Amino acid sequence: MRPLKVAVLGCGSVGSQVVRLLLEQAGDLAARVGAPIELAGVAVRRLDAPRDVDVPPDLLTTDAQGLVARDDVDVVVEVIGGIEPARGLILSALENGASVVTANKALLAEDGATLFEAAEKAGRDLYYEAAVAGAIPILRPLRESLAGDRVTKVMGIVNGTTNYILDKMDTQGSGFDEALAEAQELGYAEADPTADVEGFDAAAKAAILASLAFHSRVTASDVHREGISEVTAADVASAQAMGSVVKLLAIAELRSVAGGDDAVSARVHPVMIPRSHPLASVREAFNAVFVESEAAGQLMFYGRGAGGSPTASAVLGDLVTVARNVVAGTKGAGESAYADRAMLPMGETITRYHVSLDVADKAGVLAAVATAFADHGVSIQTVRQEGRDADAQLVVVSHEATDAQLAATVEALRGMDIVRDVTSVMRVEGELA
Ligand SMILES: NC(=O)C1=CN([C@@H]2O[C@H](COP(=O)(O)OP(=O)(O)OC[C@H]3O[C@@H](n4cnc5c(N)ncnc54)[C@H](O)[C@@H]3O)[C@@H](O)[C@H]2O)C=CC1
Ligand SMILES: N[C@@H](CC=O)C(=O)O
Ligand code: NA
Repeated sequence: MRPLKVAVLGCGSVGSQVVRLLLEQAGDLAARVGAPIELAGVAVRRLDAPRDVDVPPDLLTTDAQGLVARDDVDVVVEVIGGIEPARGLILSALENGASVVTANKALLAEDGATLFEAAEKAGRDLYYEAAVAGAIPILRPLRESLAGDRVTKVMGIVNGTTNYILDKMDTQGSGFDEALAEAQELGYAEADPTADVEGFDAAAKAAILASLAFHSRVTASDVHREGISEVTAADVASAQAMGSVVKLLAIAELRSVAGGDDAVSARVHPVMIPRSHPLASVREAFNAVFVESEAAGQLMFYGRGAGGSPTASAVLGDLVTVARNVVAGTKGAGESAYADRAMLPMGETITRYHVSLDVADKAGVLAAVATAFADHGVSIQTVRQEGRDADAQLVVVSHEATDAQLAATVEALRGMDIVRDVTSVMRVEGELA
C-alpha cells in the first residue's frame, strides 16, 4: 500500500503534539492503519516561532491553502482553531478529496452543517472526537456504541479551565483571577479565556453533544449560556453548607412537550450538585460526561478534556479511523440529523433553584418569602434559617418549576423591602442535603 499523506494545519498546543505522536509512533500507526502514515507538511503562521516539537524544516510552510490544495494529501488535520481561515481550509480539503480531522468545536458548533454537507458531497470523512472533552472518547460512543439506544440526557463538565477555577475556589479558597492564571499557564485555556470563563467553549460542546445525542442540528446560538464570572465565594460557601459543590455543566436533554415531539433543552450554567454525585468528584482540569439512556441507564466518561497531549490522543484516534477508511476505500457514517427536533426555550426548561437571602429576622418574613414563591407557582422543598437578628440568612431550595417561574420569583424577592440582599442564586442538579 502506498504511504498515506497527512497535512497538519497549526502547530500550537495541540498541533505540536499531533506532529510529535505522528513522528514518534510512525511504526505502530502504519501497522494499525495498514499503510505508512507520512507527514505531507505542517502549516504554521511563522516559520521561526518556537514550538514544542522538532518539525523537519522542509515540511514547514506558511501557505496552509497551498498545502490543502496538494493532490497527494489524503488527510488534513485542522488544529488552527477559530472560524476563518479554518472553515475555508476544511472545505478546500474536502473538495480536494481529503478526509478531515478537526478539534475545532467553535467552528463545528457555529457552522457544522456546511462542513457535514461538504463531507457528504465529497464522499469523505469529517471526524472531531477532540472537539468535545479532549481525550475522552464521548462522540464515538454517542455516535456508534449507543446508536441502538435512546439517549435522554447528556450532562458534562466539558471545560477544564472553569472546572480548575471552581475546584481551586472550593478546595483552596483561591481567588478567581489567581486560579485562571494557573489554568492559562497549564495550557488549558483558549487563546481568549473569555471563551472558557463565559461558557462559550462549553456551549459549543453542548451543541455538538446535543446534535449527536438527539440526531438533530443544534448550534451554539441554540444553547442557553451562563459562565462562571458571576460565581462568588458566597456561592461556593452556600454550596459547601448544603454538602454540594458548584460546577459549570453543559446539559442537553430531551423534554416532552404537550401534544408534540420531544424537544431539546441545551444549556450551560453553573449548578450546585451534591458531593455524592459522580460529577462532583471531578477535580482540577478533568472533564466528565454523564449520559442517561433508556436501555443502558447511566454511564460516565472521565478523563483529560484539555491540554495538548490528551487532545492530540483523540486527534490521532480519529486519524487512524479515517486513514483505515482511506485504505479500505470507504467512509464512516456521516452526520445523523434525521430527528430534526425543536429547541425548548430556556424559560420553559424545568429546573430547581437554591436561593440564599439576607433578611431581617422578624415576624412574617418567612411567610412573605414563601408567598413570593407561591405567587409564581413555585413549590418550596426546604427552607433553612442561618444566623439571627441582623445576620439572618434564609436558604430556600425549590422543587422543580420552569426556569421562567424561578427567575421571576428571584426578581420579586429582590424587590421586597424585607429582603436586604439576594446573596446567592444557583440552579440545582440532584438532591441536596
Ligand atoms: N488546547 C486544548 O486543550 C484544546 C484545544 N482544542 C481545539 O484545538 C484547536 C487548536 O487549539 P490549540 O492548539 O490549543 O491552539 P493554539 O493557539 O495553541 O494553536 C493554534 C496554532 O495555529 C496557528 N495558526 C493560526 N492561524 C494559522 C494559519 N492561517 N496557518 C497556519 N497556522 C495558523 C497559530 O499560530 C497557533 O500556533 C482549537 O480549535 C481548540 O479549540 C480542543 C480541545 C482541547
Ligand atoms: N479551553 C478548553 C480546552 C479544551 O477544549 C478547556 O479549558 O477545556
Ligand atoms: Na473527546
